[in-house]
Amino acid sequence: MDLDAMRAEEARWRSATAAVAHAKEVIKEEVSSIASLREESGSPSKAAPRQHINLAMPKSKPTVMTFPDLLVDPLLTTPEVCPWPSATTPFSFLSHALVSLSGTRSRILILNILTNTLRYIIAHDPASLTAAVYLLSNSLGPTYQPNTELNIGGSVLSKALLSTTSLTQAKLRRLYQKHGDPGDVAFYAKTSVRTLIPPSPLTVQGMYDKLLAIAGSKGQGVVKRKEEIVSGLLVQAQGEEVRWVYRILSMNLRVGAVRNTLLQAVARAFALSPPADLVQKDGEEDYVAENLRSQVIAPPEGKKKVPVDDARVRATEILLKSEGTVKRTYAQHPNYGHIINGLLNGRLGELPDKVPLTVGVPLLPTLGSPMRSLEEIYDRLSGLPFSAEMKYDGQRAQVHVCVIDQRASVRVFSRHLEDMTDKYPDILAMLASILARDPSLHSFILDAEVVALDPATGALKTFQELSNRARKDVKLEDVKVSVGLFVFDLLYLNGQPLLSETFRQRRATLRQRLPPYIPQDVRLSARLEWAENVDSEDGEDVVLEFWERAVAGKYEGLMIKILDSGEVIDDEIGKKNGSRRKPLPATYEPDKRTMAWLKLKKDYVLTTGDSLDLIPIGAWHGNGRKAAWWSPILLAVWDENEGRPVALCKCMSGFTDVFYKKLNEKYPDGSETCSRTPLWDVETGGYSPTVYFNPHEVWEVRGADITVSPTSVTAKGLIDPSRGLSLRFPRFMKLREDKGIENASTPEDIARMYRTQEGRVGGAGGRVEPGMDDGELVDVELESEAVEESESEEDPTEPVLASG
Ligand SMILES: Nc1ncnc2c1ncn2[C@@H]1O[C@H](COP(=O)(O)OP(=O)(O)OP(=O)(O)O)[C@@H](O)[C@H]1O
Repeated sequence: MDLDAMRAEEARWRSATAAVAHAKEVIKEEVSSIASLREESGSPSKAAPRQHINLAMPKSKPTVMTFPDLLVDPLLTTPEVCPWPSATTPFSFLSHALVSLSGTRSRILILNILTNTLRYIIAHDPASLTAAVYLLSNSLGPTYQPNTELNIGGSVLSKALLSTTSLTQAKLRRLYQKHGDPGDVAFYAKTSVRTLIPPSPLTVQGMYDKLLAIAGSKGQGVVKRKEEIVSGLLVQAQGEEVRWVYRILSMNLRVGAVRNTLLQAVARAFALSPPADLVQKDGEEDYVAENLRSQVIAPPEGKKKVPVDDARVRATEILLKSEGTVKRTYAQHPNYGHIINGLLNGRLGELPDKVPLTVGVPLLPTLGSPMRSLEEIYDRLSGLPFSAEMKYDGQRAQVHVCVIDQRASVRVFSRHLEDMTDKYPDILAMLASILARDPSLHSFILDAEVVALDPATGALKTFQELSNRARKDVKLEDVKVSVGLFVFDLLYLNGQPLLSETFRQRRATLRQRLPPYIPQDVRLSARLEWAENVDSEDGEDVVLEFWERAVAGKYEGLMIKILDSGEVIDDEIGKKNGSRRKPLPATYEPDKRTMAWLKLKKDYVLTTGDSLDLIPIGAWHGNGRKAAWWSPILLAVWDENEGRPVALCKCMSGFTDVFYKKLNEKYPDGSETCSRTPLWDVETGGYSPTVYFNPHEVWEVRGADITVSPTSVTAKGLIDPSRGLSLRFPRFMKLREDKGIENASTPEDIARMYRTQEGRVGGAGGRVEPGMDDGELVDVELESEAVEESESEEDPTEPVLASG
């Protein structure tokens, strides 16, 4: 060994010795601290209790962090005076929050835990708040931003685990067999590892930054790089942290922190724990101020329970108002980072102005309510002026355009807010021509449908044609499927948001400022047209002929939109006695399925069933010819309250062989997308599939009718107190690439369909009407192969009940 090598060896030895000494110190402190906690709690023989925060707790830095109980009512806690271990939030705090979340399904407790968690971070380390929110939401950033997908396969995770634990493949396999859940496997794998030199503690921000680094890794050697980062994280993570690090890496958090709850928690956290400098006198109405909270905390003498007194009512009012503000802001600007920045740097009430509708940030779209007949539409709109528009059968596109220094920046976003600008160079070419035609256009946001067109005649083509178009990095000269942009709304123009204007006003501006554009050659530039429409000013029946054209043409049906704000009959009771009316705004309502937009699809009227958007969550092995494939498939709705998919029905109809093969590739048995144990948070009710799928896609499905079912628990309690609803004769129509699982149909949708159907069949109790069997459903050609017809029968194992 030469001198340098000896010195290096000595230095390594010294630092290892120092680390061991340090570790001993820490353990000593830990032991004495636990002992003193036991003494304080008066129970020396028991384990240290969880440390509840009380208002009198001194502000000091403890050597050992015992994390607070996060389940308590946020009105009764004051995280600001809690001791905190370091300037940067340790990941162990987040994993403590995740453990608490995973221990409950109660929405109230989940909201409490999230609110409290965020409050501690606001109070002690606001710089880590955005990272914490993204980690809790199990995402890295808004979908429209690039590099927010981890894209790490199971093999990278397994390799990293093997390299950090020195387990053998066989041992790892045995752990998988025993525990199933990857997080649990990682946890138990890591328990066997002893480290002499303690690694630097993992922080919330550190974890998030590493995930961003993984998502941003591209090019040669990317797998190796990702593996190294994952290994690094696994080395840093200690104890319980390992489980959550691994679950986050496998994008499988399962803790019920769904978007709405998280937004509620963000709102409540800031209303209860505003950044210190923001609560000035004039801003107090936005916050649950200290004096109000102490009134809640200190119940009147002699009473044990906290009474529902004025202070609590007032505090709740403030919390609800703040939730409304944050949700409204998110709907028009869905970016947690921007919202948190706005809340840290301005009053809560000012948030919508601080984080406004912005060109380049897609807003959540307005959605339409399904109707079954023109009569129902006339009933609903009760004489209000409306416009009937063709419902184009293409892909929704939100087009953002901004010109700065004579350079146009354009983004085209999908319904699911993904950036699909690369897919449509012909739309970019068209916009360039439009901007050249009218230099007074500086910025605008359009809501529109992209539809495939015949390049020679401009005639509409079907959705299937559009889906043949390449997805990414399409070059203008390679465009094979020509398109038109059929614009139906203008949301922003030259620096001014138009959301609060009525549809009549927005449409007038659209037509005045953006006339149609028909290029010479639709292969080199898309065309722009306004959605074709007829108006009814006084409820007169002008729609029938238009509807017949929609039926005959390549449209999906009609969209009926009220032109001016007004009042409509509220519900079934109102329909009967004509008295229940409620206001209906004609403003653009981001993220709402509004009654101001009614959709009438051909399918609803011409066939027996509504179409539903369902999530495949499991499957059984096929029989006979299908023995090598998954069939039937278990489909689920998205239950917003539970924050997870809930099984609705088995589907075995409408699939082609090509589709089955692809399904096998997408969901290979024993992989990170398909497992024999329920690794993903799904409610299967009475169904017991052979395998569970990682719920991540949405299928459009049509069925005959909705029945009360003893097997399904979807919408249990909404129609029948003890039984759920199921869909009979489900038939696969197409993949909804534009929808994420949280956009799937909900239990409320199913219950609504059931009620509508009950009205239609005169209370026939969900039984199939004569002649309304699968045979009447319209076929969709998939991958130019005929759809299999033989399996349209109902699953024989599925009992059908008449409604009770
Ligand atoms: N003229 C139009 N006005 C509004 N939306 C239209 C129009 N033409 C086509 N569409 C499409 O129809 C959809 C309206 O239905 P809805 O708002 O319920 O969205 P959805 O859940 O995607 O519905 P669907 O499954 O019926 O496409 C829009 O998302 C849009 O893609």
